[in-house]
Amino acid sequence: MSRPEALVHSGGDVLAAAVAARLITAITDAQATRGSASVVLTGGRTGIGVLEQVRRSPALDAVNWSAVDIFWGDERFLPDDDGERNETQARQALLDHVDVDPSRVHPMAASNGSFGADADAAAVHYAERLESLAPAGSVVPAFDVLMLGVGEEGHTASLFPDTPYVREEARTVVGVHDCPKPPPTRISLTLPAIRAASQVWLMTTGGAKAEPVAAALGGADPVDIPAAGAVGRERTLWLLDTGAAANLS
Ligand SMILES: O=C1O[C@H](COP(=O)(O)O)[C@@H](O)[C@H](O)[C@H]1O
Repeated sequence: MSRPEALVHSGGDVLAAAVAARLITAITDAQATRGSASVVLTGGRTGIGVLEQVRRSPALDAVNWSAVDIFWGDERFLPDDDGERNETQARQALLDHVDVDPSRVHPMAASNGSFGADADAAAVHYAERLESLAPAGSVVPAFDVLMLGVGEEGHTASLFPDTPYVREEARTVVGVHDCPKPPPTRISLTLPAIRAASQVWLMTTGGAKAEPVAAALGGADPVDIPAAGAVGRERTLWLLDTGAAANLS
């Protein structure tokens, strides 16, 4: 596991543009090496802002978008046309504007899909899908980059403090219930699935995130600050603006 590194940018717009450039480079590097790349998207203001910056980047076409596998770290369990779904927002920000291969875009189920209101069944299905795309000996794909946001109480993906979901050690995907942040029902990768990624990037902005950021980077217990448990195999980057970094020494 890698040691977390913090990179601080002057503001949210600069951060989003810098992460977008980093993402394009990571994808093109993976494609140069293996012919394809595997990326896990996040929702939230910063995560969607990064995708908008990717769309606006002059280097957008450096990526072969048809050779990118796209997954989500979590999803708000809502109907498929709901604008609050992380998938909907990612499609509007980027995916609808590039030449992705639909068979390589892997959204988590909606609450009006094949599993109806059963988020647990939808989570099992997503875990099976991940396993079917995993290399031998693994239960999740070889994610090149897994992006995450951070909540004011330290949640990441949809793993909230002091819940059974952040303590999960066996399953790779869980249905999450009674979330303190709406909507109450979600689907999320678990910490073991997140830790299988080569690079984990935690991205957040604003003074309201300063406390959980400092706690996570100070070595908090992931049960209290779930973002503290999000670590990549090769690299863990905390990509922050000055507000979110305000409590770092
Ligand atoms: O609800 C969610 O929020 C977090 C953080 O969002 P932000 O707007 O505070 O950046 C996000 O990481 C997660 O994917 C999303 O479902």
